[in-house]
Amino acid sequence: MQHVYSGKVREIYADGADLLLVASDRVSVYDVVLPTPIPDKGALLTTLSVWWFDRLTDLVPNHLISATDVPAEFAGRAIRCRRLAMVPFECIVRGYLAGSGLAEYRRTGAVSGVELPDGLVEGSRLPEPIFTPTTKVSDGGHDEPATFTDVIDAVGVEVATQLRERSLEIYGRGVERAAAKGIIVADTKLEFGLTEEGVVTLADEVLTPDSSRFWPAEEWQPGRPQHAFDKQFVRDWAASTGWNKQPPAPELPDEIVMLTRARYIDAYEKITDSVWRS
Ligand SMILES: N#Cc1c(N)ncnc1-c1cnn(CCN2CCOCC2)c1
Repeated sequence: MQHVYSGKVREIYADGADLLLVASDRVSVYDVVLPTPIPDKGALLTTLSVWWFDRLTDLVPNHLISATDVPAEFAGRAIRCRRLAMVPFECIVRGYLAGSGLAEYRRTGAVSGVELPDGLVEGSRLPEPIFTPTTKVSDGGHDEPATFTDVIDAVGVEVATQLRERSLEIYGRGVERAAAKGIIVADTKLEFGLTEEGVVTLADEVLTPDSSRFWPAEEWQPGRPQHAFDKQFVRDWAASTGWNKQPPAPELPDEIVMLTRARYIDAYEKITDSVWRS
C-alpha cells in the first residue's frame, strides 16, 4: 500500500490497481486542522458518502468498488475505489452565496463567470443553482475560479457538459433529500474522473458535511454568516477562546467534541433515515 495524497482530513493510498480513500476523525475549521479528533467522524462521513453513491447510479457511475474490502486498520472509514484519470477541476455547485463564491461575487458580480443579480448578500439563495468550478493552481495551495469555457478548453465540450449537468443533478438530489429533513445544502464540491473507456465517473466523496455546506434550515438568515450544521459548536467555542484562526488551533474540550459528534450523527441519521451504529 503506497501513500498517494494527503488532504486536511483524508488520505489516499494506492493498493494494487485500486485506491483506498481513508477518512480520518480530524475536523478543520477556517482551513485549520484541529488537534482533537471527533470520534466516528471518518466512519460517519464515509458511510454517508457510500449511501449517496448507491443512490446516484441512475445519474452517473461512480468509482466505489467496496466499502468493506479495506485494511482492518481503516475498517468503517475507508472505501476501495477504481483508479480514474481525474478531471483537473473541483466541480462546485452553489445554491446559496457563501465562502469564496461570496467573495468573488462582491469583487466581480459573478462567480466562475456566471453573472448574478445585484443586491445579493451573504447566505442569499441564488435564483437557481449554478456550476462554479475551481482549479488547483500549481502551488497546490488555493483554488482558482474556472469558467465553463476553461473546463471546455481542458476536457472538451462533451465531457464539460456532462460534468456540469451531472453536478447540477447530484446537487439537486442532495438539496431535495436534505430539505425534507430541515437541512439546507448551500453548496457542494464534487470530483469526477474518466475511465480508460472515457466514461465520466463520480469520484472522491459525495454530499457530506466536509464536501458541502450544511446549514440548519430554521436558522437560515441572509445577511450574516450562516450557522454550520456540523461545525458551529467548534466555531463558537474557538471564537470564545480568542483564537486567531491561525495554526496551531486549541484543543477542544470534551463537551464540544461530543456535541460535534452528535451533530454528525444527527446529519447522518436525518439524511439516511437510519440509526447510526455506535
Ligand atoms: N477519489 C479519487 C481518485 C480516483 N478514483 N482515481 C484516481 N485519483 C483519485 C484522486 C487522487 N487524488 N484525489 C483527491 C484530490 N482532490 C484534489 C482536490 O482536493 C480534494 C482532493 C482523488
